[in-house]
Order: sequence, then structure tokens, then C-alpha cells
Amino acid sequence: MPEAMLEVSNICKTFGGVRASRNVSLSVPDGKITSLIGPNGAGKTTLFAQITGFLKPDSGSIRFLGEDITGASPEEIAERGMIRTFQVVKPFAGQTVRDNIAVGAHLRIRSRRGALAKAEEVAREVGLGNRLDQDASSLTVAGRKRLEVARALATEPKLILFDEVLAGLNPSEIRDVIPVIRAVKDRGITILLIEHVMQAVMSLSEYTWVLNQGGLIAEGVPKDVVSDPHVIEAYLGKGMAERIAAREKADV
Ligand SMILES: Nc1ncnc2c1ncn2[C@@H]1O[C@H](COP(=O)(O)OP(=O)(O)OP(=O)(O)O)[C@@H](O)[C@H]1O
Repeated sequence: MPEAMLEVSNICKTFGGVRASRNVSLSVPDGKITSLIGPNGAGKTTLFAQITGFLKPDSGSIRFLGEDITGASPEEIAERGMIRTFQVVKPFAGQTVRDNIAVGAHLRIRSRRGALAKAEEVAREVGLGNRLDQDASSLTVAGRKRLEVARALATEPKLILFDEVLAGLNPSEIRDVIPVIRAVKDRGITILLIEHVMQAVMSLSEYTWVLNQGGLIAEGVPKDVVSDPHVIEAYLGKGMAERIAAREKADV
């Protein structure tokens, strides 16, 4: 079998007494949208931070495109073609949408003119083509999410790790942004999402991993994973899976 695009093997990370990653291993396949879910504090963002070089794992290894990148810097990892987005999008205030996106483009394009042209191209792809001259800090939450996607795209990545790109959006904004994510995949870019919006997990991702208290507790296609008793208990508390099953039986 060919090696997966991203191979995370036995990652461990402890903060004081908190085991944020407990022996986590996962293989992200090329060309698909996959996802990472789990209750608050499960260790999802910490795992993303280690994969993309913002935190160093205590042990374990990370391979991207067949090469060991464990301990490499975020810049080096971005140059290799892997970029993450952040939960809270902070645009550079006082700068236009065009300038904000050009920051991402400068990873590969030295000239200012080239970076601005690239920014315009990706802005159009994410639906910000008519906002290029606007101050980025005046964008709505949904606009900032699009900006975050555009900044990532401008680095010409092979793999994007989206950290809750739909958080804070209302249902109609979510419906607008989901096709933007799908379009990124259709360009041939692989995506790993951290997502709390289950509608998005179910409709976008082909495979999902579930983290709880730093460790993986389930994985598989989303529709199977969400009915897994271990997953229901992790989200809703002990005993809930049994109670739900009993209620369903009573309803039949
Ligand atoms: N820099 C840090 N120092 C100390 N503890 C940390 C640090 N970063 C994360 N943690 C702890 O590690 C655990 C995992 O946190 P993490 O943010 O990765 O969870 P998460 O699954 O992304 O949560 P959420 O869905 O709420 O964003 C939590 O207990 C958190 O308090």
C-alpha cells in the first residue's frame, strides 16, 4: 500500500499533569476530506499544532509526503505544502483583504506584484473578489473565515488543516462556506478538518477520527462513528449510550 500523505505515529504530549496527546496515530489519505472530532479539551488543536510544527511532540513521529517532519518549524512545513488555519481569525487590521491574503502568497512568490495577483486569484475562489480593497478587520465573521481559507490557499498547499473553520457561523453562513471547502478539495488539495458542526462533518468528510482526553477512541466513516457508544458517551456522559438505545427500543 502506498504511504499516506500524512502519517502521525504514536504522538504523545503532556502539559504539566494534562496528557493532551496519548499515543495518537493516524494516516491521512491523499485527495480526500477527513476530519477530527471530539469534545472540548479532547486535544484536537494540540494535535494540529504538533503536526504543523507549532508544538514539538514529547515523543512519536510525523511524516509528510514520505519525509520525517517531526520537530520542523511551521515555516518549513508550510514550504513543504502543509498549512493550518486558526480557530480565531485575526486579520492584520488596517490592511486590505488583498494585502492580508498576499501575506500567504509571499511564502512562494517574492515580488509584491506577483503576491497581490495571487491574492486576487484566490480571493475570487473563496467569494471575496468584490472585497479586495476593504479593510480586513471590517469583514463579518463569515468573511473572516473566507479570508482564512484564502490565506491558506495563497501558500499553494497540498494539505490544509482547518481548525473549526465553521465555528461562530449561523446555519445559512455554514451552508455558504461548505461549498467553498468542497471547492478547495476539488482543486486537488487534501483537507483535514477539526469540526464541531456535525452537519459539516457528515456531509464533507469521508473518514473521521474521534479524540477524547488526548486519545483516539474511534475512527471510521462519520455515519458509523456518531452512533458508536464510546463516542456518544464521550460527548454526552457515561450511561447515555445505553439510555439512548433503551429509548430507541421502547419507541419501536
Ligand atoms: N499550552 C498549554 N498549556 C497547558 N495546557 C494546555 C495547553 N494547550 C492545551 N492544553 C490543555 O490540553 C488539553 C487539550 O486542549 P486542546 O485545546 O488541544 O483541545 P481541543 O480538543 O482542541 O478543544 P476545543 O474543542 O475546546 O478547542 C486541554 O486540557 C487543555 O487545557
